[in-house]
Amino acid sequence: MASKQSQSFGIETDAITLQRFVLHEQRKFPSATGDMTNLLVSLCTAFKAISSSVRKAGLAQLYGIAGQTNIQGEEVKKLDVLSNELMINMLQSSFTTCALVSEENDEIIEVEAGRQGKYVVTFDPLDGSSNIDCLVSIGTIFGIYKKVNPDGVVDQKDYLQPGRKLVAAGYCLYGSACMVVLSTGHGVNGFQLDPSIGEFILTNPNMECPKKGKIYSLNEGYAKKWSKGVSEYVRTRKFPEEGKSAMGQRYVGSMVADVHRTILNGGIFLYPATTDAPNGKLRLLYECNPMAFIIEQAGGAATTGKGSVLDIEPHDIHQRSPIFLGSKDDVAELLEYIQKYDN
Ligand SMILES: O=P(O)(O)OC[C@H]1O[C@](O)(COP(=O)(O)O)[C@@H](O)[C@@H]1O
Ligand SMILES: [Mg+2]
Ligand SMILES: [Mg+2]
Repeated sequence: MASKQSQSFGIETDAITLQRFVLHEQRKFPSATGDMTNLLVSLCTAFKAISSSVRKAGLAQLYGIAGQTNIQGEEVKKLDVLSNELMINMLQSSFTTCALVSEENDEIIEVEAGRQGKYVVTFDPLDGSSNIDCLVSIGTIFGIYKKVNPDGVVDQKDYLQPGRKLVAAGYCLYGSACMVVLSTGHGVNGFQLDPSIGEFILTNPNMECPKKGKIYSLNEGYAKKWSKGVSEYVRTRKFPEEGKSAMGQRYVGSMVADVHRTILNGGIFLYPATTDAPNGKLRLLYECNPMAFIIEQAGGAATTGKGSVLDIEPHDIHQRSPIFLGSKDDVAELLEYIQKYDN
């Protein structure tokens, strides 16, 4: 007897692996070549390898750190360097990508001619770097675009596309368990890694961000540098008017973990502009856009405070943007404060 979750996908097994899930999605598009399935499966291989390294992160200090040698006389790479290399190698050898944009590389990485495919992938190989050494949750973020002119050489039009053009996006959270959250533009699904069999299993089908939440999430250490609108919004979360409840505050400091909680529990995540960083900190191509895509697909909202994150026309692969995302009603309320005080 198939489980309720598998019946809803028309697949007659109890445990749906991510690979089976995307193959099933692919069948809805008879013209599909299978490249997207291959690409996602390659990404998952990288996530499993990164997850396995993350689980041993503390041990790396015993065996040696980047730039130093371990007891075998081999160089040990730092986790963020290793994650970047794993992502690049897996994506290049999938034969499905033509250009890669990584947080860790100043320039785009063009895939060599014989291995090129039609997709452009942007990624943050290890998000939440300040949390690596203290073993707090970290993640990998990715966005996938189609090359604009499939037969032409790779150029800016291909890797400077607005988030609206994403064909898929998601993240892998290396938390108390490891989970991939993915959207190909038809809702959001979560797959937890079963480490004993090395497969991502569909555990969170059709993820939906609650319309309103009880948690706001941002680094309050920068409060002196916020706009009046953001300051007033946060102040009124803590000291609401008579009859309203205060919101709770949570901030991991890893965007993947903070956004994941926001999708599951609702509420709002904020990384605003500050007086010394007028575009905030987070990067548009491989942090803001993939997360904005996921949150919109989950029924939530994502804004820069002035407009939709996904509508920004990028001009630089590493440009930054302020971002506010989460439950629709919470984001709408924040925008009222921004409109009242900051315009
Ligand atoms: O320490 P801050 O300023 O609150 O910044 C935290 C933010 O910075 C980030 O760690 C930036 O990502 P990287 O670790 O990939 O540079 C986000 O994950 C997180 O939301
Ligand atoms: Mg990051
Ligand atoms: Mg990073």
